[in-house]
Amino acid sequence: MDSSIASSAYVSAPKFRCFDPSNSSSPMSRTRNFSASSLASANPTGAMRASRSSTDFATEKDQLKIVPGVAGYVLEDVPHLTDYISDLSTYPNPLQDNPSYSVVKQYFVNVDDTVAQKIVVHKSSPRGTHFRRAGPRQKVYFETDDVHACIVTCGGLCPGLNTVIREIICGLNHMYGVKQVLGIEGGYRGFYARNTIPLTPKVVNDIHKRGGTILGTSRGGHDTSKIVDSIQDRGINQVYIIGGDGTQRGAAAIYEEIKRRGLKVAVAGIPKTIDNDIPVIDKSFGFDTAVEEAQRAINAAHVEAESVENGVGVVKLMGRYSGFIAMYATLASRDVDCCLIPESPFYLEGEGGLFEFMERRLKENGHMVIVIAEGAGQELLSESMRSMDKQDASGNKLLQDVGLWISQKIRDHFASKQRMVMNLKYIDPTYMIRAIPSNASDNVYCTLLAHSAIHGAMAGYTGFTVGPVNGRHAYIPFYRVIETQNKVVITDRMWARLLSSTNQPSFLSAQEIKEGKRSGDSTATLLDGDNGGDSEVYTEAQAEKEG
Ligand SMILES: Nc1ncnc2c1ncn2[C@@H]1O[C@H](COP(=O)(O)OP(=O)(O)OP(=O)(O)O)[C@@H](O)[C@H]1O
Ligand SMILES: O=P(O)(O)OC[C@H]1O[C@](O)(CO)[C@@H](O)[C@@H]1O
Ligand SMILES: [Mg+2]
Repeated sequence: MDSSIASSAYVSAPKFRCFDPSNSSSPMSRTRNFSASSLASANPTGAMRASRSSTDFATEKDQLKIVPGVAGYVLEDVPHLTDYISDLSTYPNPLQDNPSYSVVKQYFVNVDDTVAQKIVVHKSSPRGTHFRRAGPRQKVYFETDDVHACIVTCGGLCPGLNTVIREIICGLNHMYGVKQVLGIEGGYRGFYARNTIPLTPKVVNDIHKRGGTILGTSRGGHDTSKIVDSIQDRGINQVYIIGGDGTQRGAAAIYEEIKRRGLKVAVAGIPKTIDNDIPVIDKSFGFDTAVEEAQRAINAAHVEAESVENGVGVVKLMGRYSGFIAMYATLASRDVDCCLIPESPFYLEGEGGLFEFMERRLKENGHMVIVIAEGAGQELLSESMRSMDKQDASGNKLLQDVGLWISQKIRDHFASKQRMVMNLKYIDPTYMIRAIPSNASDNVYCTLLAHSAIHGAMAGYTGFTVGPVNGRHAYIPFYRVIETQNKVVITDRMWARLLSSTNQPSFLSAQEIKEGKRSGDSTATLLDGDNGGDSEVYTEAQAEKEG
């Protein structure tokens, strides 16, 4: 951080309190909209963010709602319908007459409630970025019978998709009395190329016990204008969009177009990805279920490997750009000798390489298990195989099968060493771990996500993604979840724990270790993760949890 910015970050900003437009009695001053250009003057912290990715904000064509407070407090607020529609009526939240909620001491979120993004602080550190806390507001901007909601699921499957769908429908019905909810079939293109299906609590009663999505999903087909035309023509005024990083980018574009047209339509994003590659939120729903399911594949590989001479079990798990599933499945299993992820380059031959490690480990134990994320080693594949450079319908790079490649490379290596027999078993459960229903804890998580999204939309918020930030659900502006991807930080304590549990090589070349020592970033440092990673979101939040 630039020292001049750092010092000015402590400048006491004018006392702003959050304005909660859903509580019209709120005496708070209205939040001021800042364009990216004025951000620098509004608050130094915001200036840093703007300067770091001003192009993103500029292309956002949106005003950022940055509300500075005292001691470096910054609220990165989400849009609200009243930002661009004046004289909107408000209505008492029907929850106050709901017998199930009447027992709750204070069932409405306080107008000042915000959630801190950083919770590891020092006595003089700036309070930093905060997000508006999710939950029911005293006033809502939709009358029950006026709500025409729709739900769409996009991108790859993930355990819990049906649970989120179910809980949006049941939550709208049971908490707000909303009866008109449409399912959009087949992802974004379903808005303009497929029929819709009416959804009721009866129709969705037991879908949470099934994997996949009853609405179907797809990649590609995002046509902002056609989608918003469909929303407008059908009189839809609440859109719940469940999907990963690509979907949330699509949701941001839909929100922008709705705002441009001045439509009273709340757009709520619910983040979904088996890869856990969405930043800011603690983790994606379905991730724990996927890690649990991956244990079965790893266990099978371990049983096969330890039952034969010099057995090697290879398991390929999902993780296109982020290796979280492979990392957590490895840490949970304790039977894995080597975990390879996209974030940590490795090499096969020579000193410190994978083959040298395998020969040593097989001599020591007589068997070993390797877990590899499907996105790992792609650069090595490209060197040895004609790289495809093909993309899927959404523009995501299509991966070459690293599991088959590395299995063949290992077989070839040991075949060249006549004196050492090796028996390799390859297991590829990739799609199995995402097509299953969510487990108990993910089912509860999906319920909270759905309820947070409903409360936000009913209170007139829009253009937001919902999710837990340090364990508390918050409304996060789209630009924060689409500006980067959540990745494993291999200089973090969690990765160091993995290295120390598998005792695998760091795969840093001698030169890199030497340079690391010179820059004080040595293997020893890597192992205890003292130098911390640069992904402030994941490192801070995750390191916090580890203590
Ligand atoms: N930059 C973008 N702008 C608009 N729409 C997008 C963008 N990127 C992706 N989409 C659309 O979002 C939908 C889902 O995107 P994608 O296939 O990348 O999956 P995802 O949402 O990232 O989920 P996952 O990563 O879990 O598979 C697709 O219909 C795609 O057309
Ligand atoms: O669903 P598809 O198109 O086969 O894509 C598979 C990809 O989707 C994901 O499951 C989620 O992005 C990745 O882990 C995986 O690489
Ligand atoms: Mg994605």
